Amino acid sequence: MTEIHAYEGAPEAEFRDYVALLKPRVMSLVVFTAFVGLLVAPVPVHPFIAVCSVLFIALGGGASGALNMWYDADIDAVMKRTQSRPIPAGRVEPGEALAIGIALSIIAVTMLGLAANWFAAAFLAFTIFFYAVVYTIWLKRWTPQNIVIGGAAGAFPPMIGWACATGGVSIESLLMFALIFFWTPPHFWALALFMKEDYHKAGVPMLTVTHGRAVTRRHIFAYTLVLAPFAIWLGLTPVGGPIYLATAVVLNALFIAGGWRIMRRDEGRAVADGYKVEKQVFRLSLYYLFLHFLALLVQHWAGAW
Ligand code: HEM
Ligand SMILES: CC(C)=CCC/C(C)=C/CC/C(C)=C/COP(=O)(O)OP(=O)(O)O
Repeated sequence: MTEIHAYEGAPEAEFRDYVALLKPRVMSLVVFTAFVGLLVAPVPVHPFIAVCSVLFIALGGGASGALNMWYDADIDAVMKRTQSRPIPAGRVEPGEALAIGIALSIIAVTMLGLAANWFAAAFLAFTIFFYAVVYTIWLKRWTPQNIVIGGAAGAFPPMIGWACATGGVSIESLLMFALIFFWTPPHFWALALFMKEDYHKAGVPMLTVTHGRAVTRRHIFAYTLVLAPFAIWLGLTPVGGPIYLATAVVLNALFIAGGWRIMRRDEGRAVADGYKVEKQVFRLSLYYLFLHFLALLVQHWAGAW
């Protein structure tokens, strides 16, 4: 069957294509931050409610990924990195992705409201809207500040987790937001430095395309500097403690050093060595965020301040 369809130019969707539509790899870190936000909150949550809440946040994140892939199919078809995604590869119909995205969003928000509370559910709905509409439909194709403002969507999940437990917002949850918000630009721009041609071809106004690599390099370093105080400040709040603080100090020193190396790099050298440093810093960015939230979790179990 599959072969016949492939022969006709319309390959059949497999289960893994529907999974890919939900951007599972990126969402794993998003969901982990939500999980930590929920767990370190000062209000204990019944384990069953906690598991359900994280599951529905994950579902909402996945749904927003499907909506993003639906709208971005034209861009994804042009970029090498994204060409083999289910819609540009012709394995999933755009309308099908849109329907899945809307249906899963409604299910996720409703179920989170029933399982946790309606404030958290409304927050999840807003986050899906922010990623799918504000970032994907509006900002991404319009301004090089797209990922700075749009990055807020990726920074909300720990606040949603915290809201599931407490029904509200606090300085700790705002600082978790700030940690991801100011981390997103260096995370993404490090990647954009070695993927610039893709965005150029697709006509996406990423900073590397509109302002060039030198400006992007300076922006990366500046954001690592802005980020560090928020990471440390979080360690001084009631969810912090020596384990988290020690982790934050080491990781921020490494990240600032990475940003500095990126800023000081000569473009010719970078091309010659295949953007080695930029790739290292992108990888470091993933460890940076994961380890900050892991440290919060360990600190919680070890006893916070
Ligand atoms: C507007 C904000 C963001 C932009 C533009 C962005 C962009 C990207 C891009 C283009 C990749 C390349 C690899 C891929 O396609 O999988 C990537 C990878 C990744 N991002 Fe982000 N990102 C953003 C925010 C976030 C957030 C908030 C998280 C998690 C909290 C995150 C976690 C990850 C992870 C885990 C990967 C590696 C995925 C893999 O293993 O392939 N990103 N990001
Ligand atoms: C709970 C919930 C609703 C979470 C949403 C979290 C969120 C907004 C994560 C950002 C993830 C992400 C891959 C952005 C990539 O930008 P892109 O879409 O431009 O990247 P691409 O080029 O890989 O498609």
